Amino acid sequence: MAPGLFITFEGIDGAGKSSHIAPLAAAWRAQGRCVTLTREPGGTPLAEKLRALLLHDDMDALTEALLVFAARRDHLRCVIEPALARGDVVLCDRFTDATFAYQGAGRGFDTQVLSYLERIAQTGLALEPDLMRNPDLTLWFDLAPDVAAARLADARSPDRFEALDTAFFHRVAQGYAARAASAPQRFARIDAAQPQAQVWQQLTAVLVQRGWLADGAGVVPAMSVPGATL
Ligand SMILES: Nc1ncnc2c1ncn2[C@@H]1O[C@H](COP(=O)(O)OP(=O)(O)OP(=O)(O)O)[C@@H](O)[C@H]1O
Ligand SMILES: Cc1cn([C@H]2C[C@H](O)[C@@H](COP(=O)(O)O)O2)c(=O)[nH]c1=O
Repeated sequence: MAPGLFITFEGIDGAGKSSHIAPLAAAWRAQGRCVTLTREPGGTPLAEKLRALLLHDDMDALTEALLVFAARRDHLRCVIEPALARGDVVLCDRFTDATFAYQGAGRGFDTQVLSYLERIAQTGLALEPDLMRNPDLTLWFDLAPDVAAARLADARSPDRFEALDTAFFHRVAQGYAARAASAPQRFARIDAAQPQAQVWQQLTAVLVQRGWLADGAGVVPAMSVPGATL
């Protein structure tokens, strides 16, 4: 059995993550791999309830942090770890880097506390009891906040995060850049300002280069992918 692969997609709101996840899942499935497609916050019935609170109810940064890690713990326990144990490719729209970027850099919440919560929420679930689960690869969609905002402007009514100002998203973008610099082996930066066909080429090239996806994978996704919501 091929070992499981845990791949996360990160970037500010509107960077283009969701548009590429479903086509990547299709590319892997076409090559015979089982894929688990999921998202954070969310991915389990309990975590989806916490997501609704996080996206719509007013709360302070500590409450936000506690809720995202509670949702993550349930998600790891019920979905991610079992899928990795089966040998699936797990494609997850956001994970802990989002917490460091949004609650840490964006809200200014203490990153040492986040690191502590990360350790207790992400440890003790895999076969090796001391393993703190981290992604094998993080595809970071890097895009200027004003371009992302323009892409989202007509797309949907904003949630509690999307309604925040550009200064917040500049801080979040800097938070992602700092996370990427601190773990260069794990992160692959995708230039999300490119047209979608080129974003797709860059994404698949990263995966082919690691030997995880065979060359010539899949079709370039249409600009809007029906059923791409997770
Ligand atoms: N490379 C691209 N060029 C232009 N528009 C794009 C590109 N990629 C995605 N879009 C469009 O930008 C909008 C946001 O894309 P998408 O929903 O994939 O972003 P996202 O990163 O998943 O956002 P969020 O995190 O807020 O859910 C969509 O309307 C999508 O069609
Ligand atoms: C995992 C995670 C997410 N967030 C924020 C980031 C986004 O604004 C929303 C999720 O919406 P999306 O359309 O699914 O991207 O939640 C956060 O603040 N902290 C986190 O850990």
